[in-house]
Amino acid sequence: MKKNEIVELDITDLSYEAMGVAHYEGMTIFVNNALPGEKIKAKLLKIKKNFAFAKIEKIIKESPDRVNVKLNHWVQTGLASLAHIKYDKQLEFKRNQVVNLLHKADLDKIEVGQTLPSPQEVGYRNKAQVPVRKVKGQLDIGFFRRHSHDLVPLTNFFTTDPEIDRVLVAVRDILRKYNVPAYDEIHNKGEIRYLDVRRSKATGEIMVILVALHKDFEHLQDITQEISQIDKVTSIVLNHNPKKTNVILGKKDYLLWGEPQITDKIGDVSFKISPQSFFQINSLQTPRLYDLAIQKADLKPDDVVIDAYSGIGTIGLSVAKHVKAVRGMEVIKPAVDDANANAKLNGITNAEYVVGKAEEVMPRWAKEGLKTDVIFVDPPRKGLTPEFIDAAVETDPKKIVYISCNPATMVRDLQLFQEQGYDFNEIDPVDMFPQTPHVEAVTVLEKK
Ligand SMILES: C[S@@+](CC[C@H](N)C(=O)[O-])C[C@H]1O[C@@H](n2cnc3c(N)ncnc32)[C@H](O)[C@@H]1O
Repeated sequence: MKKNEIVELDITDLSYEAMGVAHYEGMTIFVNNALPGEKIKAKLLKIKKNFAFAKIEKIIKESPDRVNVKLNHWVQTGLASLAHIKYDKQLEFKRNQVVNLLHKADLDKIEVGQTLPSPQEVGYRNKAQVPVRKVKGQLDIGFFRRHSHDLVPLTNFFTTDPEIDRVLVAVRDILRKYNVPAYDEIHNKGEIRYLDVRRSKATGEIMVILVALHKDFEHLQDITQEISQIDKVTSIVLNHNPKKTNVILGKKDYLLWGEPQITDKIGDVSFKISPQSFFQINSLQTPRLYDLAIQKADLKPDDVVIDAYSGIGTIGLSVAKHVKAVRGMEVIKPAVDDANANAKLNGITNAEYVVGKAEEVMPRWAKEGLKTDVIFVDPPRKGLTPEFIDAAVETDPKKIVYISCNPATMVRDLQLFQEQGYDFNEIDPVDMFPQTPHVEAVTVLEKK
């Protein structure tokens, strides 16, 4: 087998990154954009010891699950790597991820529900963080090609709310008009690094965040004035990120114009959202995810509930009126401030949020003798820590509802809970991110 050789392959499987998998001369071959059941001619690109990467030259036999989307090739490989698969098969792919993880962990007896489909299959994202770079001599917006920092210019982001795309393009044009330099990451020079735009589906309010190398730059006032004229923009913020770093946002935000937050709603609860606060990105699917989690919690009026990794308190505040007390923790201070303000905004007096790492706050509460009934956890991709799990168990909850955006770390953590006398019998995948391989899942652990 040599690089650039053309080989004929039968695709038998999909990798967890949604690449077609084939076996050839004892090697596993990963092929972008190929589907199980397809016979293809492929060019070998990179050959390692036991596996290789290849790209499709010709599809000899096409899968009936293939959708021929008219997408920029890079969008498909970067932003929407499942876009070539029929939606119901995407749902099946996500369910299989969970089934396979359970199988590897010897947990085959656990049931896996059908993936809950998203009400919107495209245009569902309520937020876009778009890199800004100089391309062909002018400032442009787009996205980074996979595994690189080469900007592919783009104006239709496919999975993003088209209203956000409209604002991104309008802001790009204003920046061009005033000759604002795009960020140059090699020399840590230039100005605009990212555009971050958020839109509330409930109120239509739009926040524009200019992520800039400096706090101030030439024509900033005029630029702000022009952005404020874009239809539905209600908030303009400058995020100052002076460092040579891949981290998108800097620590400091400066309000340039309008409101410091936008307001969104989940069910009948309103939420004010600050620039740095996490908010679930699929607005129509979020209430369905929470409903599922709340239904699994089977809450009682006397319950003491923990909302761990709380963001702006969306889960805890959605249940506060039906329980005795809610306590939550979150590491981002502005998000905690939002959570406490959101409690007030909704007339909720039995919920309190504190700033801190969940793995430090939970042991403190356990040491203080706190007893709990239901703990909701919704951690980032890396999952929980053993310290958090030990402390959570010490507070003696009847139920732990686990919401996860990474089933691999979820299954790892569920096994740790099992060792401590908790058990679960079902996991339900929920599609929060159509067209991408990301899988969200919910389960409930109960004390044996
Ligand atoms: C997946 S989000 C969930 C937020 C919220 N529950 C929701 O549904 O909107 C995870 C949250 O955990 C926070 N976080 C990350 N690491 C943390 C830690 N060690 N302790 C507490 N919170 C953390 C993030 O800032 C983020 O807000």
